Amino acid sequence: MAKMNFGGVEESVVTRDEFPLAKAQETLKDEVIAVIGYGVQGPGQALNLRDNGINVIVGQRKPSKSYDKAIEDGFVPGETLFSIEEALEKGTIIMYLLSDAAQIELWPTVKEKLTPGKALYFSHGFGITYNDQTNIIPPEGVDVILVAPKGSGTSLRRFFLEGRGLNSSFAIHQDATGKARDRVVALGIAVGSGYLFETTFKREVYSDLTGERGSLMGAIQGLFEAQYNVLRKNGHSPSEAFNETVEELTQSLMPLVAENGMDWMYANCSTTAQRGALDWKDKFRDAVAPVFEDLYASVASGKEAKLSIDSNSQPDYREKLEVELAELHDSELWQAGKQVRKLRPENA
Ligand SMILES: NC(=O)C1=CN([C@@H]2O[C@H](COP(=O)(O)OP(=O)(O)OC[C@H]3O[C@@H](n4cnc5c(N)ncnc54)[C@H](O)[C@@H]3O)[C@@H](O)[C@H]2O)C=CC1
Ligand SMILES: CC(=O)[C@](C)(O)C(=O)O
Ligand SMILES: [Mg+2]
Ligand SMILES: [Mg+2]
Repeated sequence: MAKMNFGGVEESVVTRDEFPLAKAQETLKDEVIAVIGYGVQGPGQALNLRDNGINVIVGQRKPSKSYDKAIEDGFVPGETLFSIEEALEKGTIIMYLLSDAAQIELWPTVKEKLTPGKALYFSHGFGITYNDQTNIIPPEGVDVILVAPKGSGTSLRRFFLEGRGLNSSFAIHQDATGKARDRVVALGIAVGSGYLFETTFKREVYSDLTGERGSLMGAIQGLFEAQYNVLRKNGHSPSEAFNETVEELTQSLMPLVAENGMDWMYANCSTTAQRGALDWKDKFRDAVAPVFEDLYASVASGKEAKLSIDSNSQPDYREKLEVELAELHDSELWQAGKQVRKLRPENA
């Protein structure tokens, strides 16, 4: 593994140069990779594996939308698409890509098929880390490994098709065969990762749950709403409030941050903006820091896991989620956004 310096801290990473696709193909040539679940990560990882020449089959319950999608994507019933039980039987590496809640429900079925020498693969540290709540305790004879793409399965696939690669973390929980490391790194490269950084199941789930509740998804919506509401209350129009809260960020400024960092984005804005941003950034940091402390504590105590398991294991959880997503969708802020997006010349 290559040692690299991240802002003064040395870490080991695996790059495609060091572990090229040909090496991944060689490592996995005798394996049957069974992707269990065809939701968001399932298709992204299964299609990238298939396009990378890896022997991959899909196990998905039917009838379901996901089963139909697997057929649309070219998986063939009885050849490369099976019931979950059949795929579990055939696979030597079981990629457990059901939703985290469904993983709990299906676990007894999966466990039964985990004969010695197989590998159990996750894309999240959830099931293993919170095993006091999930009861996911793998048998001793199997490798237990993780590759967690740091982004949506949709982006994993899109990036792959564009010749780019999403970063993933990887971890080994149990190395029963002595091959766990080669297996996990080969899988990480073969699912289309740009590069891989090492972690543990626990650190993966703690950071992931914090990130998605925090700056990636939860906090960002809260921040948008707070600013949008203040602008609206003070007489600004929806289009002005939306442009100044979201559109400029996603269209103009975040791409600059992605390209070259925050200081570079700042440097490409007016000195007026830079002065103000530098003056206000610490106030915002200090205002939200206690919320992030609460959040991390809630993740580390297992409370977030419990909330997620409790709600996602209700039979009507999808319907309820859809109602909440519809509320977001129908809010003035995101309706203003819909109108603004239509006005982008490339969408006209
Ligand atoms: N959504 C994403 O892009 C990311 C997900 N992950 C992780 O990847 C794993 C898979 O997540 P997603 O792809 O989001 O899952 P998902 O919510 O899209 O569901 C995956 C599959 O589970 C099946 N399923 C749900 N309930 C079931 C049940 N009771 N019995 C049988 N099958 C059932 C669905 O049919 C679907 O095919 C999770 O561990 C998640 O945390 C990690 C990184 C990003
Ligand atoms: C896309 C991703 O990595 C998330 C936000 O952590 C998730 O979907 O769980
Ligand atoms: Mg997540
Ligand atoms: Mg994540």
